[in-house]
Amino acid sequence: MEGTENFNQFIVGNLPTLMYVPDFITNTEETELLNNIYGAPLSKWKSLKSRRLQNWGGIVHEKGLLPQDLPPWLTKITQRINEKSGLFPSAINHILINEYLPNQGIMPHQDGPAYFPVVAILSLGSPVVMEFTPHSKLKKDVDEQTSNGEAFVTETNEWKENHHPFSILLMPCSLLIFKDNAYSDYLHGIKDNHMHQYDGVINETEALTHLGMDSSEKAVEVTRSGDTKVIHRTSTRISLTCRLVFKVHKKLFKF
Ligand SMILES: O=C(O)CCC(=O)C(=O)O
Ligand SMILES: [Fe+2]
Repeated sequence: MEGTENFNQFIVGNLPTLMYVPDFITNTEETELLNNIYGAPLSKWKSLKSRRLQNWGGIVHEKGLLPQDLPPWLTKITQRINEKSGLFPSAINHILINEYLPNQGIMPHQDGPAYFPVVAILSLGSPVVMEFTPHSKLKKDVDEQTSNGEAFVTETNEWKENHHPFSILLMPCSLLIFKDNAYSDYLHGIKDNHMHQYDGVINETEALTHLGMDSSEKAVEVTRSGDTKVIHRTSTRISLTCRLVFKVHKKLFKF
């Protein structure tokens, strides 16, 4: 991969715009990252109801970022994302590290308004399927009338225009980038099930043909049960959500 001009080769699906880069990092780099993440002080972890996370780069407020320097083991990755993608107008300055046990996920959501609307997610450990769902504002409305002539509008289960839910398989060491309509018109989430079905994911070929050096190890969790293609989430997944907060406050504190 040279420069940014070839980055469009990683576009998957028809919606503007999702990019899936298999083997964005090597297995050695994956191990190094995991060592650094698990080597961080326990106090760095914040426990939520259904997952743990580490926040790097500072505190994101509605009004911007109270910045903290990123450590070199993270800037090594964020600089590569900046350089290879060319999609961020300045250096990535915020990273959220999420840890998911095999029965954990993240509710469908849209990322907050403090971020520049391009997100890069690096996946480590167990593969998962990420689901994208159009916003409810994209549901078709139908005009109805009651018997006494009162008019009202109800939402249907059909989507406007060409919108529809879809999913994407995230293998370890891959990078997912999404922006444009995929960012603004869709929610993204991960189901909290041990098994994830990957029938019909938009990147099946890209995800499964680039399994890298230890493909047998990675493939072991991705199998077919009869006609259904499923991932058995047998191990922990770690993801690095890399973003840019434009508005940065003057440095008020340093750790
Ligand atoms: O873990 C992931 O892949 C997604 C995380 C995410 O959506 C977020 O941190 O906003
Ligand atoms: Fe998100």
